[in-house]
Amino acid sequence: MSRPIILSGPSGSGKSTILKKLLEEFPDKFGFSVSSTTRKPRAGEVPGVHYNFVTVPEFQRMIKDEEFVEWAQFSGNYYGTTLASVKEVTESGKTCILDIDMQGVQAIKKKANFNARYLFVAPPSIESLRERLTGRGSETPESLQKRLDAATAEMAYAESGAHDQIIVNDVVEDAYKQLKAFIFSE
Ligand SMILES: Nc1ncnc2c1ncn2[C@@H]1O[C@H](COP(=O)(O)OP(=O)(O)OP(=O)(O)O)[C@@H](O)[C@H]1O
Repeated sequence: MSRPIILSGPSGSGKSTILKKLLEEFPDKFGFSVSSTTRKPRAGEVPGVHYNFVTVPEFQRMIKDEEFVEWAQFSGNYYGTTLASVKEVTESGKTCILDIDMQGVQAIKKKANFNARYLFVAPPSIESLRERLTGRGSETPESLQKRLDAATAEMAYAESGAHDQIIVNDVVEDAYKQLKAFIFSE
């Protein structure tokens, strides 16, 4: 079984954008671990594809029953990865890719038996991150500021050397090439 790949990086750094390209180019090789969340679906998001959308009581029950590899609270919502969602991908013979935030990375690193590879996607700058998040049209002024504050902490964590590789997503095609180089280097 190939090692799961943990993709992290500030919200808006472009993780979904490059991951989408990878899954489109290699649909048989990689699978996305579908996260569970209590946040409301955004327009166009499909339950079970982009996220498993669950209620707060249901999420809390799953925590209690130890169904999560990692979970975190962010911007007032719960986000988590179930062991079942990782197993579903690996048992189908694919390399599992997880898209999780800093708290999730830190939680998974504490699990001795979860042998993963860590990749961080950084924006060229906090200013460009602000522009992308604004351009995506998904944020209120408050949630934008929360995400930018979280981004600063995530960048500092990445600079401490917590990941196997950092990709700066300036030009998407270049970032995607770097992603492939990392992923196929093993
Ligand atoms: N290299 C790039 N240059 C310009 N815009 C980009 C680039 N990469 C991504 N974007 C745009 O930036 C926005 C944020 O990207 P995306 O949604 O992929 O981020 P994310 O890291 O997956 O965020 P989240 O963690 O919130 O899901 C999107 O509107 C996307 O089209």
